[in-house]
Amino acid sequence: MITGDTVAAIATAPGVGAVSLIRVSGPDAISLSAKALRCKGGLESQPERYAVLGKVLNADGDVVDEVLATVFQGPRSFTGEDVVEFACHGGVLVTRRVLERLLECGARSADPGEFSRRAFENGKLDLTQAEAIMDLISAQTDMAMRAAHEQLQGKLGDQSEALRETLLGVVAHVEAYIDFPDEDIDPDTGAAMLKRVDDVQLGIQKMLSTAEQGRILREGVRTVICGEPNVGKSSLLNGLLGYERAIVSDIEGTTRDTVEEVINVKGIPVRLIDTAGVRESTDQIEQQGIVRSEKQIELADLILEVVDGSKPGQRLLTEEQINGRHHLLVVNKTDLGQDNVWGGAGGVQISCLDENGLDGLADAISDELLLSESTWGGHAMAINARHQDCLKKAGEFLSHARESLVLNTGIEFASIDLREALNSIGEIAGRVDTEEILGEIFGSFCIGK
Ligand SMILES: Nc1nc2c(c(=O)[nH]1)N(C=O)[C@@H](CNc1ccc(C(=O)N[C@@H](CCC(=O)O)C(=O)O)cc1)CN2
Ligand SMILES: Nc1nc2c(ncn2[C@@H]2O[C@H](COP(=O)(O)OP(=O)(O)OP(=O)(O)O)[C@@H](O)[C@H]2O)c(=O)[nH]1
Ligand SMILES: [Mg+2]
Repeated sequence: MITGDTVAAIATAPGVGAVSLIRVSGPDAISLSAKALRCKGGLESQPERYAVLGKVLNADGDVVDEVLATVFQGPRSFTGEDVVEFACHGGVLVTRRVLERLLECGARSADPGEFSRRAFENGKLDLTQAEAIMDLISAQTDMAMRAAHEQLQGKLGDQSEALRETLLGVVAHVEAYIDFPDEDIDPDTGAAMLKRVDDVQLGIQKMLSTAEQGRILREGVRTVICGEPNVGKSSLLNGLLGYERAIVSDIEGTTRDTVEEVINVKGIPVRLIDTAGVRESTDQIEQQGIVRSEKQIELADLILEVVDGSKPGQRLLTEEQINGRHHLLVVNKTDLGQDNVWGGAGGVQISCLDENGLDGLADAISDELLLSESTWGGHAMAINARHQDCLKKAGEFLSHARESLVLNTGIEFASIDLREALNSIGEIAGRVDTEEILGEIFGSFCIGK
């Protein structure tokens, strides 16, 4: 699967910052980079993992840029292959010219994610770690960052591998039992076997229970700001964000399309969704906006229902709509005084005009969702949708297998289901290898003596 060619790419965002980084990885990384670089002693005789100052020259010998170059000899590198890094001046054009020169010298432009992919294929990272790199880059809060770090350290991969190993023992036993009925294999079936299956099932369920947390850390708590027109929904979005993101006006029906932005509430990303005010409307575009609002209300993890507290009015949502959902009533415009209607309504009192009560609202959000360091900080592991999928599949296969084992009629069926469960768990870290099962069977049971 290792393609054998040498790839190069710019690793930093174009045009941002004083220095940009170009990485070259593959068997010819050092020799082709040496063609492009002039430095004391030549690149090929540089000690590994030390930066050397040099000049990238084009084919005519003209200077393209002055750079710092670092050689990482494989397998001691990020990808596990020979790697050369060029730190060049940060300009868009300068950086592109250096890359072009490396391509001229024989490198191929790397595909998206190809460095991480190579690291995976060379056993430097498992799949969960490769995914964690992406999570880390896109993390918007400290809590999300911490979870990504834990995953990058290999915690999730290790846990799934531990489950897989326990299961491997069960598979080995069951298959030995089937394949070698005449051998004297200790029929560890019964209680001990089922206990191991149950332990794995428990482990699977435990990991699955972090899926919701994982989704929230990666995507944010979907929090829809809804209400009638003009109550101050867009003002609330802007107030919580701290800048004028959405258009605010005293014209009813200002917001048409939904506007989404993420804020940080006690380390948890909260995705705020400002929506069009809901009312009877004959305006076609406004109607479309209202349909979107209603859809967002259905999809939300948390509903912020905003009302204008200074005027008599009604709630937008019925008790039935709210039932069982995370919901907060937000009474806005308290600077204008409060109408009697809202006297006993409860809710969080705010004024977007005076920026009053916004901290209290953030606290209320965090209380409503039980978002706190103590409930979240403890177990930073948080699986993603792919892991959840693999684990669910594994759990189902395992339940089937258990049934067959208990009934003691279908040990062959149990064996098939156990293997499927094993593969599904193996998919998490990206290590599925049937050769290993054979090794386990003949290794631990000493068959063939
Ligand atoms: N300049 C630079 N900075 C970077 C990266 C990079 O590729 N280049 N990284 C890219 O994501 C991250 C660091 N990740 C890295 C992970 C492993 C190795 C590495 O050389 N591993 C070797 C040696 C291990 C050791 O010395 O302990 C190995 O695993 O064998 C390098 C970078 C963030 N900063
Ligand atoms: N006095 C006062 N005015 C406010 C407050 N919050 C918002 N407003 C005003 O109320 C009007 C409507 O505000 P928006 O934020 O656009 O209301 P909206 O709910 O997004 O309205 P639509 O998008 O039309 O549904 C604007 O003139 C705001 O300046 C507040 O706390 N006090
Ligand atoms: Mg609005």
